[in-house]
Amino acid sequence: MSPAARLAVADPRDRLIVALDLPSLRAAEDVVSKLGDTVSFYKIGYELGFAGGLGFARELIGEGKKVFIDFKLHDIGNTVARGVASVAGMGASFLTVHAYPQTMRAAMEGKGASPLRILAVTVLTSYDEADLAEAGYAAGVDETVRRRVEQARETGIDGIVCAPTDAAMVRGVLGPKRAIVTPGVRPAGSAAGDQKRIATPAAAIRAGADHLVVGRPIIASPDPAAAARAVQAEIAAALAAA
Ligand SMILES: O=c1ccn([C@@H]2O[C@H](COP(=O)(O)O)[C@@H](O)[C@H]2O)c(=O)[nH]1
Repeated sequence: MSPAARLAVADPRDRLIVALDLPSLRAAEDVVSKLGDTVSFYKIGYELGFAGGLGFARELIGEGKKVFIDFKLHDIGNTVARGVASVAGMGASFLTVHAYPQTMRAAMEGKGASPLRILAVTVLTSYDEADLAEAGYAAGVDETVRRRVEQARETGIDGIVCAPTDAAMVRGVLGPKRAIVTPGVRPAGSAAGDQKRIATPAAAIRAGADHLVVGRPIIASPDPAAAARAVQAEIAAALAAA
């Protein structure tokens, strides 16, 4: 299967998801206001989520934006299923869980008939071989990602979060109908920070990613809207060439 096989996305802006990793509602409102209509999809994780960000997520949804809740759930099945049901009730579009079979099954049960899509996180993009070994895993990154995607596929999961460097392999295992979402995306010349398995927006798209998550290269830019437009232009060019 060609790695370029990917889901149709009605609004091309939805290919870019901006991570609102910011310490306060005021900071998030400022970035969202600077991004305006350029960005249609936002990700809310621990930092903003624990600083009032869930109410802000509801506001964004009310204004017609899409929201990805990135809390990477992992708990006993009952707790995961009930937590997922609450997120489904918010009207969020994406929610992450860790790619453990029991957790993924519980999440898929918890979302019920809602349009919320459950994404399974395989191996964090800040991990390399040494980090996995330090955490006690005998298998390396490729083998661990592959195994988790196989298990995720068996649970009927809606999509996968993986590094852009894993996306072609993941697409081959997952098939064309489920979403691949890649953080660890860095426009040429931008700092990697703590990310270890990274690629440019064009390379991520060529590898088969459907949605790209970009945080610091946009939210820390002096002109976030220009930075977002540059990523969107790179995505569009890569899609046109695929
Ligand atoms: O494997 C993963 C899973 C999630 N993330 C999240 O994506 C963004 C990336 O932000 P950058 O500033 O562009 O590095 C961040 O919110 C992470 O929590 C990830 O990076 N890797």
